[in-house]
Amino acid sequence: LNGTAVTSPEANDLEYLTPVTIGNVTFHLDFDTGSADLWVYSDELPTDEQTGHAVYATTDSKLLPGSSWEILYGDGSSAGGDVFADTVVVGGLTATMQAVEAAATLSAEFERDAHSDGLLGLAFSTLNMVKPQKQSTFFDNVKSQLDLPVIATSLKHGAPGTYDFGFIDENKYTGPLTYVDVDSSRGYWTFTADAYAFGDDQISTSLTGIADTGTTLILLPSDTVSRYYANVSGAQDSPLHGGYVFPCDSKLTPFTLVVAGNHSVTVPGELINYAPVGSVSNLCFGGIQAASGLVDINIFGDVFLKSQYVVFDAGSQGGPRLGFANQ
Ligand SMILES: Cc1cc(CN)n(C)n1
Repeated sequence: LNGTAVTSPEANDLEYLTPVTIGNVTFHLDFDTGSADLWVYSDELPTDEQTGHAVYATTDSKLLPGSSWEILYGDGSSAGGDVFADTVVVGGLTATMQAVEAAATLSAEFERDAHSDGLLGLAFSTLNMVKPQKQSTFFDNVKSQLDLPVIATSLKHGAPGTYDFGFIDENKYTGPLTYVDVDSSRGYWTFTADAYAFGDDQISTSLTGIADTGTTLILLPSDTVSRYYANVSGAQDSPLHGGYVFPCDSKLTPFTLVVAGNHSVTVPGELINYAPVGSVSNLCFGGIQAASGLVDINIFGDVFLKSQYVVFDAGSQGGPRLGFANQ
């Protein structure tokens, strides 16, 4: 059995939400290939933090005795609580004994997020934050039902896309799929590009980072980012706006990763014009920004992933790998 779930972007493609049924309640979760915990807003939160969200009814649920979780994300947001076992359905696929992590505390970023009802982690289960015993991700729990141990993402700019589980949909991409090996030793979908380019300017330095559907932007070393925006007239690193901004009518340089020898994976400049900074100015915020202190790895987030059909292959032909094709 395979499955497909439709994922929809919030405003400015800030995050993509996908319906997940837990028990008999449907949650809209942020699928995150950069973490490995499935957590939901719950009745253990202060009531005001539950408002407007689907809420997990812990009093009707099967507790995992003695288990708890606490997670800190690269953007400084955090959450924690206790753990239950429940039936989780995504795109027609069912995991009967899925660890569902009920949130009892949320950081301000989540308290402010009016749309997401939690996260569904799709990184490797070694990254799961449940103690005393790590729990398996939804993907690991349904893997044996799938034709192939793969997740394929088709995230789009300002339009619904899909998560395919167990199969690769040839109708969703053009040209060849180019595969690159993944180093899963830190629990992420980590890969290395042999070189990269800003437009025609190729830089023969390798770039290692993670494919992360839960991060909005592309996050790179600050000197690399500064070099990118040197090509964009009027661009400036603005402390007021928290990163590089430029006139919204700027023509942005494409960003290319060179992988698997000589295959180019290119993000068109249009996708790097992330969003206007706000009503009065004609300034736009860049889709490539510097990684913050908390993040010690480059992150190829949604701005990057939106240009590709991406196959997260956990080992259909040996080790884990990522496949990229234009969409
Ligand atoms: C909530 C959340 C998830 C992620 C990506 N893994 N970030 C940066 N923040």
